[in-house]
Amino acid sequence: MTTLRLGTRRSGLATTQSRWVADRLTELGHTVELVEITTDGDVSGELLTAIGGTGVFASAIRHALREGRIDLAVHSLKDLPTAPEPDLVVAAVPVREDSRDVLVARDGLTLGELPSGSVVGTGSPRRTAQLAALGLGIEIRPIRGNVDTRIGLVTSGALDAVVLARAGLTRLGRLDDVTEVLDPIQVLPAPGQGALAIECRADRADVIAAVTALDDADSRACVVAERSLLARLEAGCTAPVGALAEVVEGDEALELSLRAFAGSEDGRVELRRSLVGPYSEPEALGARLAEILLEDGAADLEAAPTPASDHPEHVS
Ligand SMILES: NCc1[nH]cc(CCC(=O)O)c1CC(=O)O
Repeated sequence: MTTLRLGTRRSGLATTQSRWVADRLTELGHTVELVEITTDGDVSGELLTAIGGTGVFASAIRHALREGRIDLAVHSLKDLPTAPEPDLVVAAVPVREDSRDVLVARDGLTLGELPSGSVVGTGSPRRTAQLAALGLGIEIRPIRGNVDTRIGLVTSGALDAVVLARAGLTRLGRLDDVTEVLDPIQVLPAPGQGALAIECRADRADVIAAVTALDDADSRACVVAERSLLARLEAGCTAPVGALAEVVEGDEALELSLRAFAGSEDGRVELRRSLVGPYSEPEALGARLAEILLEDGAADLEAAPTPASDHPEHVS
């Protein structure tokens, strides 16, 4: 086949992820060329909520796919809106990294060791809601910027701690900065966190065939369940959502275990529910757990009165 043009954003995380996929495809015998795409989200220093939410990262790259300037793109799955794109396909979900959130705190501190009044940075309503619900007396300050910038706020002493995705630190080789891995019992990750999505045009059977080898069935089943839950909840409420699916051994066959959180950003309301279902029906599992959350009160939760965003989680 001819050279595969892989579109990537310029950020450290995006290029690392794209290079990883390019290396895997090269191992399989393909020739890959990286093509840099600039998005509004990379150029603007404003809060993501103010410039249109998570979609800003994905949309410039999708435009390049549609125009045929690139053949495939690598996204962080958690940054992809849940709305279906009929002319595009996620041709592969590679093996997922550890999906948990981590704390990077001054002096090696854990959440429980942070004195009350400590200032913790995050721009994510999901992280804010779950941290607030722990009732630790910490102050949460909205921040944005790339991973290095956010860790720099702790190093410089501007903040006591920040919360980040462990997967991003793994990819950037910064795991040494982690002072605590947050247990999903306290902080559930974003749906899709730690997973990549390799996207191409639905009419490019050649690209789909080349990329399918990178698909990991377990990772795909888990993220489908988590995103199905998110899509159903987004249709019924605006509350921040966390979700984590895992493959577990059932009595006779493999099953999917799905845990989810929906809550208010002030920490006053915290709903946590879980459900186990067949491995082969991730979409139904996510939808059913979303219904349970909505019935149990998620439908009544209001998002904080911050600037409008179609997908507030991804302000992080
Ligand atoms: N919010 C931005 C974002 N999108 C993807 C990652 C890296 C982790 C992943 O692939 O899920 C991060 C950084 C973070 O949340 O700390």
